[in-house]
Amino acid sequence: MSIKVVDNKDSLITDLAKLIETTAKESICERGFFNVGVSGGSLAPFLVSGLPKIQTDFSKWRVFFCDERIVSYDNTDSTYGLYLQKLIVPEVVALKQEQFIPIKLGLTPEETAQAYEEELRKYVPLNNSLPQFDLLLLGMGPDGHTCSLFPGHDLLQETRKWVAPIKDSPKPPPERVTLTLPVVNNARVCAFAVAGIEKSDIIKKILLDKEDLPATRVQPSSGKLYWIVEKDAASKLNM
Ligand SMILES: O=C1O[C@H](COP(=O)(O)O)[C@@H](O)[C@H](O)[C@H]1O
Repeated sequence: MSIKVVDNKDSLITDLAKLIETTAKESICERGFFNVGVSGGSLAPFLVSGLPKIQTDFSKWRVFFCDERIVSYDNTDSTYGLYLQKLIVPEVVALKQEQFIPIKLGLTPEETAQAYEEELRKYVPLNNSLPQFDLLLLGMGPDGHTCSLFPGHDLLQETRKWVAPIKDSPKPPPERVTLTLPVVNNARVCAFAVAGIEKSDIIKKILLDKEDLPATRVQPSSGKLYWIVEKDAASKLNM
């Protein structure tokens, strides 16, 4: 695991962008495509600012969602809706809408998860019978959740599903789908980007005390794990 503490949000964005650029380059050179999973929440503005800075062949990218809230795309809670508005705009980045794989709407949470799993089956190569993403870009909430995997929730025990529904998310909105831990931990690279003093306690619990929280359980089995942490968020790490 690599932990890098950076001075401010701008440096975090620069470092994250560099990591994405390198990982995309390797994936495209080795396999001809780049399958990346993005998160919502505070990570989204980092990507909106960082992706336009990177040198890559965007036509080789396919963009998935590490988790998504089951709401219409024009709802302010929709992560896809947010990227649609702020990132998938020709003046911002050369990524086209059809390169994004959003959840299907109008289904039950179970059907939504099932349908997303079918999309993974179509596009993401398997390794050890599980889809293997080239890169998962992860956020972490102040309670230690990542994707829509919340502390103490039954979904942390899921071993069969690739994408799971959740109907009782403690953070609204309640209905969501999420990649499960076996899929997250099968990725070639997982990267967290975390900023803000309000995350300093939980960063300590995860990176120093190694408390058993969802974000602590992100331990790619054969891949790499990066944490890029802004200095206020890292202030209780004594680094
Ligand atoms: O609800 C969610 O929360 C996490 C963390 O969000 P943050 O705003 O505290 O960074 C996010 O990674 C996830 O995609 C989102 O659905």
